[in-house]
Amino acid sequence: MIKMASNGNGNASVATGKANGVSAGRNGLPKIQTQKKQNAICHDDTAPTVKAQTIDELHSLQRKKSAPTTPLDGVQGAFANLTEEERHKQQLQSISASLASLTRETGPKLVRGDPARQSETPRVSHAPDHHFAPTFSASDSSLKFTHVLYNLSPAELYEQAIKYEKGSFITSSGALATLSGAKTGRSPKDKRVVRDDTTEDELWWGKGSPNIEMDEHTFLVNRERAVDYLNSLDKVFVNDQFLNWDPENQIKVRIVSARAYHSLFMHNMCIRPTPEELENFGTPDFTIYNAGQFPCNRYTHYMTSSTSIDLNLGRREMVILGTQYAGEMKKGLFGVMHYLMPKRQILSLHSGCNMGKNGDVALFFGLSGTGKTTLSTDHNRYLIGDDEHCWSDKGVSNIEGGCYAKCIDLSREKEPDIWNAIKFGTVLENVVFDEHTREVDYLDKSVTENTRAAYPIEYIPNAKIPCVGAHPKNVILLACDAFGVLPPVSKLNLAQTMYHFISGYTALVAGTEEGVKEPRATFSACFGAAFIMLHPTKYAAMLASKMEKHGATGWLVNTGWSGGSYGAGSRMKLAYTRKIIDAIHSGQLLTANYKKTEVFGLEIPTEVEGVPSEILDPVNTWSDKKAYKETLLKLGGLFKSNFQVFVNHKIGKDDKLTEEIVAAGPNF
Ligand SMILES: Nc1ncnc2c1ncn2[C@@H]1O[C@H](COP(=O)(O)OP(=O)(O)OP(=O)(O)O)[C@@H](O)[C@H]1O
Ligand SMILES: O=C([O-])CC(=O)C(=O)O
Ligand SMILES: [Ca+2]
Ligand SMILES: [Mn+2]
Repeated sequence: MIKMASNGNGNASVATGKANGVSAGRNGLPKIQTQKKQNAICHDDTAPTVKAQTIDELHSLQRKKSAPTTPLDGVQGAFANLTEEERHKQQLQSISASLASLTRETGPKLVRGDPARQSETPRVSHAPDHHFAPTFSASDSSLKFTHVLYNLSPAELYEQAIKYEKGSFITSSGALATLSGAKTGRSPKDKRVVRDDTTEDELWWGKGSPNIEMDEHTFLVNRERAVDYLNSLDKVFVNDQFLNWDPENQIKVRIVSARAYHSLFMHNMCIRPTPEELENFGTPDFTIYNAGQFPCNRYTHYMTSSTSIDLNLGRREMVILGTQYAGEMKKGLFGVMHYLMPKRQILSLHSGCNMGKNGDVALFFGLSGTGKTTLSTDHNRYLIGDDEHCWSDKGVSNIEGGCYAKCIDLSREKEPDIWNAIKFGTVLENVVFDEHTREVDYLDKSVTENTRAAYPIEYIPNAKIPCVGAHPKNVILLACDAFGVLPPVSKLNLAQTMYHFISGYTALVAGTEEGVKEPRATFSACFGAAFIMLHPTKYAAMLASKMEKHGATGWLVNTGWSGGSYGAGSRMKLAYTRKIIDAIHSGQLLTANYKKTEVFGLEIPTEVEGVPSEILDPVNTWSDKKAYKETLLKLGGLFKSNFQVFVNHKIGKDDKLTEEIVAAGPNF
């Protein structure tokens, strides 16, 4: 059916349709109007003809301009009294400045809108006034136009993706299936951070640090490469959005990218501005240039592959070359927050977060795949966020506007809220689907094991909007222990919480294709060493003082193996883990009876409602007790040797706490 076109006085004039003869009566129910019979013989059901002379005109009726949310003459501030055209011009000038070459005199010529829709010569937005008009030194690249697709809607981005990007399809539930190309996960070895006079002293460098240095000049070489690539295209996507739901500590970000997939991903993952906020956006605090389709030049200093993810905190810019995996943008910005927030005494956290009906808040820390998204998405609680948070003096706030769930083996029964969030607007990465029905097969790992869904947080029915909450009551550390020796749940004292937070343990099972059956222990400080910018003890000290001040309790939950290591035992039933988490939230576990385990010295409850008591102490679930003890000692040894690098670091101002933390590890 043809969309109703506005007739200019607020009423819709019906072009065609079945609403003829029916209008709302006084009581709100449709009132049937009896047709005045002009001649009693025949009933006339002719609809008025469309107000178009040509097919093109008819098509243009279909697309009506979005109505502004605020009357334009009522807009306050810097953008008051601007015509729509003037506002567009200002936006373009800001984007033109973002995309300016640093080695030539002008930015690119930018026009708004899709090149495919513009037949007439585009109207140029000239480069910012302080730039000179192109002179004879201009190269061909400065004579061409680049179209800017600015904050498109999901529907518009779907059309762009399906039309122009290989591997983009609508699935049966309405989500957009995309392919991220050769990279289906992040590339931490290719991340570089500019080391200058400031970051030299401020950041964590050297052994164990994720921050591999590069110099300013090399950054500019890569930046120019990315900007030139983007300017060489017919069109680029620009997203202007926010990070952090705490209004006082919100950051404005701009993402320039070449793919509709990237633009829709960030639309979902960052906080979406209202049309009004977008009008007043101004200059971004941080800009990403995502030229992921284009490689870096391996002859460039510091480059060891054709992929480079470069962060320049001084310039407030990030450049992506040689990877199209969208998670690089999400986690790149997380790194920026890990730098900016601690400067304001705000702790940034790689954690999920939810809130009970009574306002009790829980944090879920854990490395990739340990259950942050799965367990924070809880039908009985309000979701504040699934992956990135801030803890300030006011409480917690989500950094993001969306969730990024693992999809492998996803089922409607076990994870209904995530299942239902995979609908129109959601980006599905690297999944396999039926060619005809477009039903997704979530068991299929043909493209990658790391299949993902990115959706706006409001797709979860009990999302807490705005995504903020009180000071956490429970801090839950998740470990997927494929060795099968950590208990399903243990209560931690503050020193133990810090010990396990700094250790950041999980054990993943190596890919079957390598033929390796042994679990591999991973230690990642603060459960996110890949994203932190300062020394781990800085974040740990902040966590300790906040937990102490607000009386939060720490818990260690093993979402991994039970009944033996990977191969002999099996993964902890999600239903049991959920019962354990319920008992933590309700306060029931605070008053349970506890006993202490050997080696790790963990306090384990003897009973949890809904969980078989014998599994609470892992030794009961192993048939080979000798193997259990050996595996336990092996894991204890791995913890000890990992912690060696931290024993000489002071945590906070208190020597006592530092000593307690070192003593809180395994003892044998
Ligand atoms: N007992 C369990 N507890 C939690 N998750 C489980 C359990 N058993 C199986 N799983 C599965 O493990 C996966 C946990 O992934 P999830 O997306 O929650 O990870 P994450 O911690 O959010 O990681 P990332 O930071 O990479 O997003 C899900 O696929 C979930 O179905
Ligand atoms: O960043 C990603 O690609 C996925 C993720 O959440 C993590 O690894 O913690
Ligand atoms: Ca997640
Ligand atoms: Mn994560």
